[in-house]
Amino acid sequence: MKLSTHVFQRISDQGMPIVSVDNPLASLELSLFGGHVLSFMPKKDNRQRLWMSPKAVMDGSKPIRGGIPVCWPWFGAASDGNLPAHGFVRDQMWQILRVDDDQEQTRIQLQPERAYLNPGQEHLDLMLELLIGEQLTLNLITQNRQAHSIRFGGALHSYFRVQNIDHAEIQGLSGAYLDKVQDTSAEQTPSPYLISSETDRIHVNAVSQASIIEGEQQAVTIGFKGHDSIVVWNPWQEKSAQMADMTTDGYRKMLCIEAAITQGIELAPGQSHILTQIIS
Ligand SMILES: O=P(O)(O)OC[C@H]1O[C@H](O)[C@H](O)[C@@H](O)[C@@H]1O
Repeated sequence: MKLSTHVFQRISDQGMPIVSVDNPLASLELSLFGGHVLSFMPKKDNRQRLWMSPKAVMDGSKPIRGGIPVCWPWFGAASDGNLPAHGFVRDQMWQILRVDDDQEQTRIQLQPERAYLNPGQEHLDLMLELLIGEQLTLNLITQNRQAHSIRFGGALHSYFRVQNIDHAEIQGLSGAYLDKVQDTSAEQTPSPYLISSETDRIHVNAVSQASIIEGEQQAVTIGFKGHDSIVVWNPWQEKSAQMADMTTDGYRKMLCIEAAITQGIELAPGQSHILTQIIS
């Protein structure tokens, strides 16, 4: 089904609606399950920026491992242990609100079927806007139309593709981070920043740009806005082997760098907030 000049929607072999964008500047795939970007390739270099696990479950029975999961209205484990980690929009269906193309980019706006802070509470307005051109901009927009303040968190949990994790260096991060592998102890960002073991870090110095460098090549540059932290995650060998949707050596080809709200943001009535990630 054609949604615009450059945008088509199809049903995958596993019954999931997939939206494909192919415009003069880039191609992208989006699963409406999770409002989840699966791939992004700018045409200036035809290099895939995102990593997708070969064992990702794509039938809608669990969140997809790879691409850009949307975590909302919290990041990480829920305070109520009965609720899922990373909130409940990455495993529900989203609907397209609007699609349009212009010379510079294709714009897609979508919303989850249900958005609330906790089951049983009032519905909130959440929208994901994708601007697909030479770079990919994701705007996750939370709007508070309630008469009272709300507090929420979340993340754009991007999995970036690397050639070889041993040679991938993160540039642009600095200052302290909380190490989730070591009881959230506060540590200093290393320089050079290389990954050689299980890594799960909340960088509280919320800089506005970071890059992954591989040799001479800038593998990806990521811009951030509206975040309070940047999360860096690689499960490494042992943890990957325990995860049903990772291959044993999958960790060697990926690195998550996430625009995150880990401390929580308070939104007064009538206010809205935009969490932005720009991938180039
Ligand atoms: O397995 P998931 O629920 O998708 O979470 C994957 C990872 O996400 C984030 O990066 C967290 O900091 C990690 O602690 C978590 O393991």
